[in-house]
Amino acid sequence: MPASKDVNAAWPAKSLGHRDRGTKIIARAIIMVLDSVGIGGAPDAQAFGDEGANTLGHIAAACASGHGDKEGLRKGPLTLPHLTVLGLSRLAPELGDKPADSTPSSRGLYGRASEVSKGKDTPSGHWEIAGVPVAFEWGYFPQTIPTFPASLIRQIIDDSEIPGILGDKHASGTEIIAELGEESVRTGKPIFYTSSDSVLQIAAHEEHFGLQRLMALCEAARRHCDPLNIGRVIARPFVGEDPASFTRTANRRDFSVPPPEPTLLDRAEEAGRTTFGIGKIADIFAHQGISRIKKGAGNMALFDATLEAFAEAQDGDLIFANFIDFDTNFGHRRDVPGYAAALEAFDRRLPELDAALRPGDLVVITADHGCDPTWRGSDHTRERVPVLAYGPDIPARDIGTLKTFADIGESVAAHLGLPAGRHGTSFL
Ligand SMILES: O=P(O)(O)O[C@H]1O[C@H](CO)[C@@H](O)[C@H]1O
Ligand SMILES: [Mn+2]
Ligand SMILES: [Mn+2]
Repeated sequence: MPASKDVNAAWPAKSLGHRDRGTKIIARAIIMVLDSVGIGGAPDAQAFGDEGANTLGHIAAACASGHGDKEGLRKGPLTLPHLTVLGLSRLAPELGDKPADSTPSSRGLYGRASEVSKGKDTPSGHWEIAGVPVAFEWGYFPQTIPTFPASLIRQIIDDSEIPGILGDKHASGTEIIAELGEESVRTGKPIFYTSSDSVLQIAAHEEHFGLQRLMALCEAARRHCDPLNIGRVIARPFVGEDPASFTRTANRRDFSVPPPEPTLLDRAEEAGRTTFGIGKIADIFAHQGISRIKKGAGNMALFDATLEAFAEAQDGDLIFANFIDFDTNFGHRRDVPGYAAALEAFDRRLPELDAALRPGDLVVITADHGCDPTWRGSDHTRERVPVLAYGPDIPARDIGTLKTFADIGESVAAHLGLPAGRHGTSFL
């Protein structure tokens, strides 16, 4: 880890936030979004049909009662020693208060945050974390078959020279490629589907249909979705030759509308800082305010990419990382053992991050919404999210319940010495 020794020597023992780059020393900040790791209790859950949903709590409870076991994968109670010592078990009592095998350098701040944005989708959650809640309503497609307006489909077909579409309904992405993948390959018609999020997803075979062709199709679809206020068009390429072998690839790409106001990332870049987007962060922010992108296929590769960015980051820089597997591979798939194993694998990597921390650094671990694998259906669930904020100079403290995810972005802004934004309040 290339630490800047002169700077370290000058550091006082206390927190170094709120300082002015150029004249004084400021350290780095890293936001890690565990995609969909909600902790229940959203005050407006009922409005979403999600009252009682609790992603982490229900996984912990299932594991404690032997329902999180899977041969060759994992067994027994959910064991997250490093997250526990950072305060997670105080936010999710179902975890129990297990002692840590190895203790991180500090305990840090712990609390929960409610979302004020109207949607329980990924862009809303991430934008609010970055200081910009979504006050407007997204466009959604109805629970009918067909779900997409005929005029929209006609415009996309005219623009992209495809012979037609399949699907045209709400669906789980893995189930719909098993159902319609062969017909899609045979006819050349891509599969269009949606969910309770503001999305138009297009699945097509990476080789038979072609990856570049799918991306061009999604760009056309993006243009035609703009007037309908649809948050994202998502390319869902897959490979394989029959329902049993069809698999989605890491070449997924999200075509998002840009955030409605400058986010924490824009503000950091404007101040001359380097901002690192890890995984799908750049896509979520429509590539705005991102200086460097690092990708990885799966949570472990994303953790590697985060550590790599951390090693490159200078004082005052910001790293924003998304860990997608929790949501895509396990939450939407309603897979409790898989989700539990992914949480345990993430937890095991935290000491590597601790080893890279320098005095003054700030790490925030949080989530963007819930996706309770014990819940009905396959969609996200409206939940509060955990907020664990720690670093070598940050003492343990209960920060209670934050009224908006935007408090996270404002805290990071304050830590990095950036001007305050319009929403949220720093908890530092
Ligand atoms: O079932 P899959 O294709 O994973 O869909 C999920 O992925 C979409 C984007 O994150 C969500 O809207 C959700 O429905
Ligand atoms: Mn998400
Ligand atoms: Mn999702």
